[in-house]
Amino acid sequence: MKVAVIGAGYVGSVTGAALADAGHETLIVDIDTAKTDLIHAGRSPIFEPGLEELIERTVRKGTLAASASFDGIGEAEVVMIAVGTPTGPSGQADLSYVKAAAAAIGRHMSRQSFTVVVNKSTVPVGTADAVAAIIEAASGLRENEHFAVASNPEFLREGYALEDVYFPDRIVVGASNPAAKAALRELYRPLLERTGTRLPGEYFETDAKSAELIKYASNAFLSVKISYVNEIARLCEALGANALDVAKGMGLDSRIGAKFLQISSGWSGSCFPKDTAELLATSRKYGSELSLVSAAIQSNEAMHDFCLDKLRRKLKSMNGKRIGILGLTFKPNTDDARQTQASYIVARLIELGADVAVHDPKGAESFKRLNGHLPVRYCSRGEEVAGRADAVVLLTHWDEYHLLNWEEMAGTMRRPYVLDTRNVLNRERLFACGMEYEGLGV
Ligand SMILES: NC(=O)c1ccc[n+]([C@@H]2O[C@H](COP(=O)([O-])OP(=O)(O)OC[C@H]3O[C@@H](n4cnc5c(N)ncnc54)[C@H](O)[C@@H]3O)[C@@H](O)[C@H]2O)c1
Ligand SMILES: O=c1ccn([C@@H]2O[C@H](COP(=O)(O)OP(=O)(O)O[C@H]3O[C@H](CO)[C@@H](O)[C@H](O)[C@H]3O)[C@@H](O)[C@H]2O)c(=O)[nH]1
Repeated sequence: MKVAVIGAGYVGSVTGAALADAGHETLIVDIDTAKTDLIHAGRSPIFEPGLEELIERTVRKGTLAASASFDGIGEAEVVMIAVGTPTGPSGQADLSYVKAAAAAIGRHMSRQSFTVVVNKSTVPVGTADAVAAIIEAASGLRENEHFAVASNPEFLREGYALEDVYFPDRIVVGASNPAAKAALRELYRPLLERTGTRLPGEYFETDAKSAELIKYASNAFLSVKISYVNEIARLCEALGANALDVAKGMGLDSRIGAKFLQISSGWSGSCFPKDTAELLATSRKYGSELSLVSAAIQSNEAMHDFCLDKLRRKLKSMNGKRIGILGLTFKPNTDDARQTQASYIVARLIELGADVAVHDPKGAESFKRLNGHLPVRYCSRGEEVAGRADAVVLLTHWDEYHLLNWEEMAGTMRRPYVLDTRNVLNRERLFACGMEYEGLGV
């Protein structure tokens, strides 16, 4: 099939490359020429394990192309929208990028053949209808006669994006138009055949509104789950119980499941904060407030503060203290530092008078771009954040932090103390290096 993907970000570049790998003739369009130039040269515009190899291979094979122009989308049978939907001023999603993309699609869409436009971006309920109206206005064409709009939310996790796209738990398609349903089945057929996924089962068809809500309801559910286990961790500290054992014991029940019970300084990143805010704002707008989601958001903010309080209790005052931060991204294996907990924690430390040094294997550039106003020292080696520090705080559990020279770090610190907000470091090894160690909930 001929496919166009609008947006070359974390979702668009992965989706485009995977569809090209499945044999579809795929064109990725982005207004950011730096990204399309990289793809054109067989390089990845983002850091995502395995993506650069996939882009290189599919560009060489000739199934993947990229352009900053919408001209090429006229030939596409399926056009996917994968642009950003950040948080707007009221908490609701800012749909300006989606609307601009829809208008551009309308101006360039084929007038001869039927086009299926697919919302892959995370968008509020009703957006498929809004996109159809914009396309009609921009093209003069009629929905269901010349084109149809479907919802096909994306569930990939950064850092595991290729695994999630090749072996998805589910593919959700929201469409009422039979031609749109048929086109999406055909689009996913090669991927499903390759992975052995059978229809219907994991390939779930519903109406567009329900599909749009499945995405938000899923992200909010996972946020609630993490907030809950983080609250249990706080209670464990008060009671003297071991939160790691409590979480493990809970997760052994298959109805609860072990996934998303990892204690942390709070969930963050480019999806959960904006998607919980949007769902909450929508629920309030419709007089059906999701109080659990509201509580999870508040609880998550309290979790960031719980980590800061722990540090303050240890160091008495933060004023004049040197703090080393390990990890600026919201999780390992990504360079994405959007809405990361590190930006809140680092900003608060600076407000409290601390001097902060930071390190991240992949996310320092993205963090600097988004938090350029924060006066922090960027270190190229993880060990450097410990120089004359009163504490080192591990925020992101990059594998390579296990391999740091903790002995050297303990030797250079003013107070050899580590706060491990992911409970991943080997405490015996750190004790042996002369390091005082604290985790969360243990
Ligand atoms: N990042 C994730 O892990 C993830 C996972 C699932 C769903 N989503 C959702 O997918 C959507 C995209 O997220 P992302 O993280 O890939 O965003 P992103 O910011 O990484 O990428 C969006 C891209 O769209 C481009 N763009 C903006 N307006 C455009 C236009 N009019 N025409 C062409 N290109 C345009 C931008 O230049 C940018 O490169 C969001 O709705 C997000 O919630 C994201
Ligand atoms: O047990 C856990 C699991 C996750 N997190 C944190 O939660 C946040 C989100 O993690 P994760 O869900 O792995 O990352 P994302 O890449 O943001 O993926 C989520 O958001 C995407 C965008 O909508 C969806 O597509 C995915 O299905 C959904 O998992 C990160 O800060 C994690 O560190 C925890 O604190 N404890």
